[in-house]
Amino acid sequence: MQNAILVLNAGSSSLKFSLFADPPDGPELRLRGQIEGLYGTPHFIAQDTTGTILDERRWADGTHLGHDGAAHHLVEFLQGFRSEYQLMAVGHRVVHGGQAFSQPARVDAEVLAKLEKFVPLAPLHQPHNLAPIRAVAERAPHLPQVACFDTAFHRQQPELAQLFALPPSITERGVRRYGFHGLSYEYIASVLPQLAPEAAAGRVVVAHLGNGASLCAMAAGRSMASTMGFTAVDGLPMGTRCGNLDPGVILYLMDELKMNARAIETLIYKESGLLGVSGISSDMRELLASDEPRAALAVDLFVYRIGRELGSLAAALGGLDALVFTGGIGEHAAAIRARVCRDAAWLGLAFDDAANEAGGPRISTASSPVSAWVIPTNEELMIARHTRQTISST
Ligand SMILES: Nc1ncnc2c1ncn2[C@@H]1O[C@H](COP(=O)(O)OP(=O)(O)O)[C@@H](O)[C@H]1O
Ligand SMILES: CC(=O)OP(=O)(O)O
Ligand SMILES: [Mg+2]
Repeated sequence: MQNAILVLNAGSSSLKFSLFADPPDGPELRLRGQIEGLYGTPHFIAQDTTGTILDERRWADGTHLGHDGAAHHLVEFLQGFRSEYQLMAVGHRVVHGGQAFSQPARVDAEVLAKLEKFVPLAPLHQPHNLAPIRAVAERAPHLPQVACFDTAFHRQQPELAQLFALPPSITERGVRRYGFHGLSYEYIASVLPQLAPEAAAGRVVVAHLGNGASLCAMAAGRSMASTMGFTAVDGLPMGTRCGNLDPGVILYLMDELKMNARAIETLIYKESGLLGVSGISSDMRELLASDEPRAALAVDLFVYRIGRELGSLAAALGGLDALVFTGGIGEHAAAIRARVCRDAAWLGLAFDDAANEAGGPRISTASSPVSAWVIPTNEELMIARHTRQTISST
């Protein structure tokens, strides 16, 4: 029987999971999977490290499985591995840890109550991050659970990068830029030294482009600035999120269109971004395959805003040594990488089209002053490492 750590990464419509064996030299992936379409057409799949499907199930269209139902199904599935693995702990991705949490934390009732307070700051994620924690606690109250925060990696950013130009009476309430995707950025920072040692020690912008999308400016592996801010709706246009928005628009929506806070929240989190501009889809695959002019407009705006934010972050770093792509779009959409890299020629990035089409890892020419890379992220491995470290130190 091997000790094992279960990692849960709950998103707004999915529950991704990984099971890591826990040998002395660090967590080793044994199986992974997800249950997606939790509120529409639930689909469960679990695979081993060779990609062999271990189990798969589809529910009828319109089935409201929800996060609780997904956690229940996952527990049932994992029962089948009871003779092989002894579950030591469950590690969770929790999107918002505010100023209170700059390190992973073992979850107890007090921690859970504090994390509840951040639900309004991450309505698309936090409720779904916390639901599986409660579900596991109910079924296995003595099983250690660790929360690993998307915000923690950015907590050491310079004060000016975190500050809004608001009176202290507001900013002292924790109204500041936090930044997200921190587990992803932490992973990239951990592997970059092996791949590009000179870049890793220098000034790097990492583009985590997925359904959620952000950029992070790093100096020697430390977060210096990022495009997401107080919440994960700020920064780039995303699958369904609007990104950077003049705050005066919110007042216009309230005063002129008589929209209340919940209606505005739905608009900016679920009805904007690639979906809102195209009117077609939040999925970059569908937009790149579409002949519709509005699909092209949504992609154009996405690429344009990345270029604007990249310039801003390069300014924050005083220059740029490397650009890294990761996340669903960053890892798989060569066309988007090509457009972003070509627009970044002014920064000294010489793009290598053939290398990009081949998937990298380097997608700039060998002589390019600024290197460009494609590096698949691994939030789950970071969570497993943090979970192992946290339970062994408490
Ligand atoms: N092969 C692909 N080509 C282009 N875009 C892709 C591809 N695969 C995934 N994507 C994009 O990545 C998004 C999912 O990003 P990902 O980072 O995996 O998820 P999340 O942001 O929910 O964590 C999809 O919505 C889609 O837009
Ligand atoms: C913070 C965030 O946007 O996460 P995701 O990319 O998983 O939606
Ligand atoms: Mg993600």
